[in-house]
Amino acid sequence: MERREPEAADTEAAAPEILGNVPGSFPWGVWHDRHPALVERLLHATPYGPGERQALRDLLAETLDGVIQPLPASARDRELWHGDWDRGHFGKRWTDAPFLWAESYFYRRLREALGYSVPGPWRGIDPFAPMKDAELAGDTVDGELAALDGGSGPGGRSPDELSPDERTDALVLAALWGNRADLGFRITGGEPGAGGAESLVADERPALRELLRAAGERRGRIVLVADNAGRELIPDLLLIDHLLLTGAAAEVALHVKPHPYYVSDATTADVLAGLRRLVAAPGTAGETGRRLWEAMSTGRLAVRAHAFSCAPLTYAAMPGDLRADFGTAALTIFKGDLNYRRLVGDRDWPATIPFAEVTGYFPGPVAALRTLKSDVVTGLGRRVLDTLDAGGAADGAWRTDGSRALVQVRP
Ligand SMILES: O=P(O)(O)OC[C@@]1(O)O[C@H](CO)[C@@H](O)[C@@H]1O
Repeated sequence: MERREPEAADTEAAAPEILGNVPGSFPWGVWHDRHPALVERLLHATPYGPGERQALRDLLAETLDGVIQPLPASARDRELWHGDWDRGHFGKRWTDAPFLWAESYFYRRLREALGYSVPGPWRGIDPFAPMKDAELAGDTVDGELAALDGGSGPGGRSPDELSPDERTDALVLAALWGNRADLGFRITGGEPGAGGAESLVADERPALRELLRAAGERRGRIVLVADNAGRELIPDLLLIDHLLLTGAAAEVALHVKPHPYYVSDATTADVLAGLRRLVAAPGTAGETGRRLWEAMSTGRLAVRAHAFSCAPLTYAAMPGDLRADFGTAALTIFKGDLNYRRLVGDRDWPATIPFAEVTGYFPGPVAALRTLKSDVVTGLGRRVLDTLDAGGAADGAWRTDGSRALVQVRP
């Protein structure tokens, strides 16, 4: 299934990388609206000292009016950023660098500014924890967990009354729409909530079920590359439990971020918080939590926090150990928008380019569950695309407003 990567220059000509320097574009709004709002939110949420506050404001000003500065010589990951991950963008204006690279570096520098990654009192303090914690503790999660004990499935049936396939479908959709509950997205107006199957611009659930069946037959390992903590991670955990319980997966590896990232991205600490939330809940949620706890303890569910999970690059540039991990899995499921950008390449692809073509480099069967929250999209049918572009959304808002989602698979 592996194929030779096209020459970089060919790809660049056919589908240039998305930059942040077009006024009015989605990335422009991230730099000019989302990040200023995020900075204020962070400084309001935690009583950082004057040094951290100033450093964060200086970073924001640098992104708007300055050029990309290097990491300090003492940074532990300097070798990565100024080595393998360096693509020649230091010294450029932030918006002139590829959006993916620059946005990822912004979150690296944000951790630096707030002392997360430097010796001192703020080391290891997740700047996004107040928002993540509030979401996880909220009533909405209580409601979602209680729904597991009745009336939430198709036709109002309780999950217990569903056939295994219907249950898989319901859990896949819950994990998919959980991706809308993304705190970074909500900072400038995105609305959380579940959409229906009619909001799917690509729906390859039958092929996904086939892959899950095949994985079960070979008692395979499934990798789930997580996106957000809290309201997204809870349905991800429920899906993982279902995969283990039904035998679709003999083992699951859950890839999370080694550091706080893109506001609500899940770290190991967030997995534990989600798991504790489940374990403490009554009924089915509590039972699920206890099964997952046991699965983690015995290694059937393994959490992995690879440095590359926070790299500013696409998965085409993944290191050998990660390639081996994905290459030996029966299936890898990528959750969310950022992971999608990194899987297919953050490029101005024609929306109809086949998903199988842009993921041809990936070393094993792969699926994407993503709500659309940035410009890039691939694998759409011509008719679907025409309808979306004609349906009063010719400005392309459907690509970024979180109202649409996709399930795509490459066996
Ligand atoms: O990966 P996620 O959580 O689904 O979304 C991340 C996100 O909110 O941040 C980026 C823009 O800042 C986009 O990739 C997307 O809109």
